[in-house]
Amino acid sequence: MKPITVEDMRALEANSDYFGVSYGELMENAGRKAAESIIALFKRCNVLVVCGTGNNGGDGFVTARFLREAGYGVLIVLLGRVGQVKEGPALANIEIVRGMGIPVVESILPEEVPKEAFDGCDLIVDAVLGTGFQGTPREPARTAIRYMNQSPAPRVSLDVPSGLDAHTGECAECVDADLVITFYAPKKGLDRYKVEVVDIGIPKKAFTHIGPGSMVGLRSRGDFVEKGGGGRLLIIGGGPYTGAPAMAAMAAYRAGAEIVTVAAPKRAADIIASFSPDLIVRPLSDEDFLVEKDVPMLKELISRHHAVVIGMGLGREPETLAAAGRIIPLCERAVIDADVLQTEIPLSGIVTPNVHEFNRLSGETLGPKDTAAAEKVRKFSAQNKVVTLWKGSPAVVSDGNEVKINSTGNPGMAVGGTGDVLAGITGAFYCRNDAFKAACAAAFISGAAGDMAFEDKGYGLVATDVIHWLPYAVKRYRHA
Ligand SMILES: NC(=O)C1=CN([C@@H]2O[C@H](COP(=O)(O)OP(=O)(O)OC[C@H]3O[C@@H](n4cnc5c(N)ncnc54)[C@H](O)[C@@H]3O)[C@@H](O)[C@H]2O)[C@@H](O)CC1
Ligand SMILES: [K+]
Repeated sequence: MKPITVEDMRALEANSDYFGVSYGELMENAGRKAAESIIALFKRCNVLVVCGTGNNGGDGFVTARFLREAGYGVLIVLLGRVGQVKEGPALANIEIVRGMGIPVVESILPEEVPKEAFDGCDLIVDAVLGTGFQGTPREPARTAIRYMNQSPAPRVSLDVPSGLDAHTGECAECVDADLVITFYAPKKGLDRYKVEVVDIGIPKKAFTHIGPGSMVGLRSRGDFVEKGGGGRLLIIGGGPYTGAPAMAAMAAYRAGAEIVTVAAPKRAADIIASFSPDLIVRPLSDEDFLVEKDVPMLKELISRHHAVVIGMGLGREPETLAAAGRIIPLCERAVIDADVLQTEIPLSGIVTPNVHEFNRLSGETLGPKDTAAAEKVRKFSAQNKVVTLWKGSPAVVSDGNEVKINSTGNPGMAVGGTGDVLAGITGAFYCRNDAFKAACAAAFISGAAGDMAFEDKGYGLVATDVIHWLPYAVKRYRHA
């Protein structure tokens, strides 16, 4: 079984919580399953449960509860004070454990770790460090790991042997576990151990639908120190229309892009620049729409940005489409939207068609709520080697292999401009993330902002309201 990354695990847990199986229930399931496995393997005896102050420790408290209820003698060594235990289910569980009368020995300093408890027990449950650990263990965890390894008692580690860095699979000093009971799927580095994988009840929807897990590990402004590190996005749009590229640009900023440049035909550029002082606008030639002679200047601009969004407001003049056809292959990362989603245009990167545009491109006849959409969108993405963000209700994202259905958004968003907003967000995320991740996160956060706008303004919401709510949605879910 292929190991799951720490980030993917965190994403699944965030989705699980969002779709109805809470973090607390996952921990309850993890601890109960671990206790059941232990009970099946070891007859009643005296168990030392060594716990950290994070959620791995929380799993340990739950395991301790079930072992105690099954008649085992249980002592908990907590590497820290009760007041340091992570808020949420871990803290709730240590309170329950104490209420049950299970003794808890608090150790902050290495010399406070009671060696005799390690040497005198029949079984050790290691719940010190899990997937939240990185690097090398600090005290008192280090001493506890040594004592566990020096003890004659068998060692059962929860999720990973403490000290194993599940991000890298490396281990400088870690518990020499006789058995690892790992949750949902094996983590990196467990191939050296005897492992039992237990199910913790993550609901099916956490896999099939896009939830806040899409925001886990998303890289954007705030993750980089250097100027422009948060993402430089170029928007090529405007001509017959001016609002659409401006909206995409503002949305990109609000989603976390650091620098957004709008390149538009001269007349449109002047109008776009007047919308907001936040916008950087680069005028193209004097023509009223994008033309082929704009390509050299755009080529230079493209080379100075991480990603490009092209399409909104460009119109469908044959010369514009011919220029777009030359521009797209110059982009390493393109989000192709709106007017340029035409069969003669070479597709790459991410395409963001609405239902009508998708049908035009693919020859399909999907309706906006079509249940066949997932498979059709997957097939189209595989054939064209693109990531497709299909703007039906619900939205569907596929890279030709995986397909995910979005869980946010509302009928109030069926208003002009929300597509431009979504394309801008997608571009912002694409600057620093892979195409599928960017498209999933964009679909989710655009819908989440739209849901906040809908709560505020109901069917009176307009696309700029979605932009207004974007930073709040990003803030709420970014570290989901
Ligand atoms: N998030 C969830 O919903 C679930 C998490 N689960 C458990 O939670 C674990 C992850 O929990 P957390 O993210 O809270 O992290 P962990 O509990 O794995 O680790 C965090 C703790 O380790 C300490 N720590 C970090 N680096 C250290 C170092 N170098 N030296 C010494 N101590 C260090 C931190 O101070 C913190 O107390 C998983 O491995 C799993 O066991 C399970 O309960 C299932 C559900
Ligand atoms: K552990």
